[in-house]
Amino acid sequence: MIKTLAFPSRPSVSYKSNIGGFKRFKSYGTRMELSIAQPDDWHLHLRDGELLEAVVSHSAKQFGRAIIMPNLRPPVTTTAAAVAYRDTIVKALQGNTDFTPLMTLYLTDKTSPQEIKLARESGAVYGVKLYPAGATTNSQDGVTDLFGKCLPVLEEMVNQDMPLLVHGEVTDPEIDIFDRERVFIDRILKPLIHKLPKLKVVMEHVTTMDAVKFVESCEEGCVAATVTPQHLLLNRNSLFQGGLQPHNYCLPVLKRETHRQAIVAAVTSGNRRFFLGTDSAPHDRLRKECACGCAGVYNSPVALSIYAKVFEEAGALDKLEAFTSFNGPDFYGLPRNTRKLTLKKTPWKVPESYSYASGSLVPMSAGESLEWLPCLPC
Ligand SMILES: NC(=O)N[C@@H](CC(=O)O)C(=O)O
Ligand SMILES: [Zn+2]
Ligand SMILES: [Zn+2]
Repeated sequence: MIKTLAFPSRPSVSYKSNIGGFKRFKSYGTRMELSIAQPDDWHLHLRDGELLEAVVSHSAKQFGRAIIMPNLRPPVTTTAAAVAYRDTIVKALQGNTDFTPLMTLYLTDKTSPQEIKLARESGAVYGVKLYPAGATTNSQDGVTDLFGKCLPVLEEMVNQDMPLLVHGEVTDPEIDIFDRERVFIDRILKPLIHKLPKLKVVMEHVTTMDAVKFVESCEEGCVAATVTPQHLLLNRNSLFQGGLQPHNYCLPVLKRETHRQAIVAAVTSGNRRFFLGTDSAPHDRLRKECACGCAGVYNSPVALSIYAKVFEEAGALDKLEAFTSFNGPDFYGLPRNTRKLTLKKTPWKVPESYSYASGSLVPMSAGESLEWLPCLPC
C-alpha cells in the first residue's frame, strides 16, 4: 500500500498527527509518499562542455526550472552570451523540454545599463550576479567597487525590475573567513538597500544567523535568500571530521552549529523570503582531492532528499513545499509549477561517485543512505 499525502498550500492543522501516522506505517513496512508541486532550483552551476553533459540530467530529472549561474570561463557577461549558453544547455538536455534554464549575467565593473535593457528585452535573463572580485570560484572578473563602478547599472536594474543575485562575502584579507558574510552585510548590503530600496536582491547561499536576521528585517518581495542543502545539514565540523573532507568545502564556508540552527529555524518557519537554491557546484574529483582543492559541493543528486530530511527532523514537513516550490517563483514573479513531484520515504544509497567522459564527480553524502527519493510521474 502506498500512502500519499498531498500538502495544500495552506497546511492542514491535522498534519502533525499524521507524522505519528508516518512512523506507524513505517514500522509496518509501508512506504510513504509526499506529493509536492515540482520544485525549482534558484541557484545552480551547470558548467559547460563535458561537465554540463555529465550533470544536467540530475537537475532536469527533478526540477522544473533553474537559475543558471554565469561563472564560466570566460564568464557570461552579455545577453548574447547568455542566450548562446542557454542554447548549449538546451542541446545537452537532448530533447527533454520539461526543464527550463533561466539565465543570468555576470556583473563586472564594465557592465553597461544598456546591457541590462537588452537582458530584459531578451526574455532569457532573470538576474544579474554580483561576485565580488576574488570571493569565490571564477570570480576574478567580478566587481572591484560596487558603489564606485556599478551604480548606473544598478539603477537600470531597478527600472527593469531585474534582481541582483549576490555572493555575499567581502574579500578583504584582513577579515576572518568565517566573518566575511557578516561584514559584507554591513559594508555592502545595508548601504545598497538604503540607496536603492526598490532593488530586488537575492542573498545567495546564506550561511549565518546574521544573514538570516538581515533578510528577515528587509521588506518582503525586495530581499530574499537561497539556502543550500549543505548549509542546512552540516556545520564546520564536517570539514574536519576524521581528516580533511574536501567534498564538504564550499564558499561561503560552513559555519558553526548555532548558525546552522538559525538557518534551519528560518526556512522551517515558513518565512516566504527563503527558498531553495542548491548551489550545486560540480568540480572534477581530482580538482577537489588535491593540495589546493576547489570550492563547491556537487549536491544536485541528493538535494531534495536532504531538504526533506532537514524539514522532517524539524517537524516541519508541512512547510517543505512552500520552500521548494512556491517562495522562489513568487519572488521572481513567475508562475508556480503545476506538475507534481513525489518524494518516496524509501531508503536509497547515494553513489560513491558519478563517472563521465574524462573524470568523476563525488556528490554530497557519497555512499550514505538517504530517504525521500524524488520521482516525477512518467
Ligand atoms: N559555492 C562554491 O563554493 N562554489 C561555486 C561558486 C559560488 O557559488 O560561490 C562554484 O562555482 O564552484
Ligand atoms: Zn557564491
Ligand atoms: Zn554558486
